Amino acid sequence: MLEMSECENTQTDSNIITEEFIALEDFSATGAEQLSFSAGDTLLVHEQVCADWWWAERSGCFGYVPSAFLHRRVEDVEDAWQDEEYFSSYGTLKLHLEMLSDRPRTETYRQVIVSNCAALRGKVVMDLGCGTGVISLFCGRLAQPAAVYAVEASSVAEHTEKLVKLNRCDDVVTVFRSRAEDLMLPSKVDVLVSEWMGNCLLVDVLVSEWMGNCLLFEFMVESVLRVRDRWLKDGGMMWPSSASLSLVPCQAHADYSQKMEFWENLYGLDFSCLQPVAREEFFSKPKFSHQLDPDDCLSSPCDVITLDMHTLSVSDLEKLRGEFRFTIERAGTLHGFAAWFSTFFRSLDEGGQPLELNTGPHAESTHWKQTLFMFDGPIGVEEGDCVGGAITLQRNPIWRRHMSITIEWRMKRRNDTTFSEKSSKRFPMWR
Ligand SMILES: N=C(N)NC/C=C/[C@H]1O[C@@H](n2cnc3c(N)ncnc32)[C@H](O)[C@@H]1O
Repeated sequence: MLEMSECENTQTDSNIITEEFIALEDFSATGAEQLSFSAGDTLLVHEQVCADWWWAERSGCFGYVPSAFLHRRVEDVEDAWQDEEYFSSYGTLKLHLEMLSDRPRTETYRQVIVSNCAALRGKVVMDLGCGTGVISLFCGRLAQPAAVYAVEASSVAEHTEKLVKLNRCDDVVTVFRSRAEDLMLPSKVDVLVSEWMGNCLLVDVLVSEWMGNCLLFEFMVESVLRVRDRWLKDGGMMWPSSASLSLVPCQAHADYSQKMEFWENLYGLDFSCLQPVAREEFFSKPKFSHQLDPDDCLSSPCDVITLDMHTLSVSDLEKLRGEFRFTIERAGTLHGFAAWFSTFFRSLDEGGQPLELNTGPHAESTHWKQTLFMFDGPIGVEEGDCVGGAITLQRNPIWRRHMSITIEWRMKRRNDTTFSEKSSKRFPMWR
């Protein structure tokens, strides 16, 4: 990043304005003339002194701020939710086929309905983001609810109508083609069931054919919470009832070898000057759908973030942080961390057993697999070493389906008494 001194020699770039910007990320000032701020803060920019540094004000304090951390106010950004391309991606069968083909995922929801079928009798259920309506059909065929509201915003809802009739559920299941947040319903519901989870719990990554195979991100959980607050009866049940993000320090020799070591000796030639480029291109963002081999786990995993879906608020989603402390259980190479999620479904019956969908490396593989966060360089570790730190999921204040994940860690060798300096790496998803 440009230093202040270089900036002052380029007065010609100066541009006097008075415009509000939103901070995308936290910034800590490294000099008295700089102004610190947090993600989501509104800054009043008075002068774009040069391309990289602007003179700004926040709550009466003035200072230089890095322009890269700022974005025009959200109302200037058309369609911060990118709903059109998002819902269009669900208008075709491709993504529904992928989700329905995921047996552990779909079978878990079927089991939830079966094991609660007695308690569901006479209840009103909403299936939020029902897609082809498979969960609603489970309710209609395997239990006797009073009514099921199958809510789906994309054009796949036309097919859902037919599937409900074909499976003789149209006396119980009603399909609403609408964004769930915009719904007007005849009554509140006893149960709000939804399958909203993503690769890193909150954000699902989907390849949008509609957008020419570019990556799109979901952030469906906000819709689930808003609909809960408006339509779930007091004491009603959320399925999933809770969700947790798990993390484990891991090896990834294949990825490191194929993406980094690969350049060292290519047909007798030295391509190693490309390694910094490869690091930026392949290791600066999370690797989704990574199949983590259980033998590559260097420690027992731990739940770093747990969400109680009955009490979680939308504002909680802006920034979620979880701490961790791993003891390395076997010598190896620490290439980074792997993450996945589990969801839990409380029983409607008092004292009934909860059901769990675990997408970790020790469970049956799902379409999400795991997510790999690669460090810039591998770290040799021994049994008894300790890795402590924190993971932060920071939502993008502008692009509401995007977030960044920052992992901070320190090492303590088994014979040392103190931890190393803190290392930190931010993985944007996507802006
Ligand atoms: N990624 C995972 N796990 N599940 C994706 C599940 C996504 C399905 O839910 C629908 N959906 C998402 N958000 C809403 C909403 N606010 N209102 C109505 N329907 C919605 C999408 O169109 C997909 O069909």
